[in-house]
Amino acid sequence: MGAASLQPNATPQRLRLRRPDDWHVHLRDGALLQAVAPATARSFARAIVMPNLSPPITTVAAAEAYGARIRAALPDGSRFTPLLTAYLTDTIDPAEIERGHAEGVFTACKLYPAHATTNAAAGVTDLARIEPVLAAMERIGMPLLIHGEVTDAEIDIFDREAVFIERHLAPLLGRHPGLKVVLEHITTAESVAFVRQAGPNLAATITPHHLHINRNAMFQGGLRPDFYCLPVAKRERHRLALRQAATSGEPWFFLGTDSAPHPRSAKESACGCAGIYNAPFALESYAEVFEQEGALDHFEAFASLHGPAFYGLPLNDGHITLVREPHTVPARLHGGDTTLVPFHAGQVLHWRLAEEG
Ligand SMILES: NC(=O)N[C@@H](CC(=O)O)C(=O)O
Ligand SMILES: [Zn+2]
Ligand SMILES: [Zn+2]
Repeated sequence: MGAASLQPNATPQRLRLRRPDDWHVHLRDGALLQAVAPATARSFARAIVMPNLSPPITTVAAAEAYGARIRAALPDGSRFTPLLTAYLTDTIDPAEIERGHAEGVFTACKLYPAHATTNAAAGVTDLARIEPVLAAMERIGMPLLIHGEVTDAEIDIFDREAVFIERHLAPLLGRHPGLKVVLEHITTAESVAFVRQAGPNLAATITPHHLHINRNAMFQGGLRPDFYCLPVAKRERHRLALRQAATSGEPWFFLGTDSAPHPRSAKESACGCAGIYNAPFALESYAEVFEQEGALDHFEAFASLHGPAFYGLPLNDGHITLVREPHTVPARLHGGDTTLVPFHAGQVLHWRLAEEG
């Protein structure tokens, strides 16, 4: 027997996986788009790009123009494909959504409850108002992506996701059993349980940060705006439930970074913006979790297989390689005049994405 028998579960030093996708990302616009698009394009073949620009993406023409700006921000030779989304408002025209889907411009629609998060002021005030759009989406098989938090000021911020499920999501699924729904960036054990008991038309994305931090991170030694995002991180028991779900191999949980860059000046402010910029080391961050959970054998399914299967899109060609090679994440990143603080700033991560291979 060789040395291998002494370490039956020794960590592999290389991981080869089918090229992954990011099923929830904010690429922004203008100078910030230029600064952040290359990071997502480096790791991911495709990404579902959020439409919460100012003004939001509500028309086919606006989405086409945004898609062109994203492609112009990519490094030469990049094969990255942005998958665009429509921002639902109370007055959105169902015909515009259907046309955008038929023309391959809109992959999905995004539901922000009005005022729930960054640039959500134009979001939906009452689901009843978008009933015709939801019926059309159900008919044509177009996924609905949801920021699942109630905005009722009476509800404690740590309970807003769980209350959204009870008050809005469960009834919505009852009214539209054929509608494909993704509950985005889930943060609670209740959401994990709800997704598990729902049918195959409900899935959830899980971010790297919600797998690494609990709510204490925001208050460790002082107020830490870099760990503030929405939905806000919850108690440790929720983080543990999310880690178990992400690494379980169950097909209704898949990768969505919710990388949400804000300039450092907008984070370090008396009223700091919600959002964590994780795109530069997102894959490495997830790999760390799968290794710690002893579930590296489920990583490819979470990162590269479950998302396309749910969306009904082809798997990517080609592969990426992660090598086990500790490195320290930079404390700051600079893109033009913008300074961004990446998730894991100053920390050591143990996996590194190898260049094309
Ligand atoms: N996640 C965040 O904290 N912020 C996102 C919006 C969102 O995904 O809710 C943003 O656009 O900044
Ligand atoms: Zn959101
Ligand atoms: Zn988001």
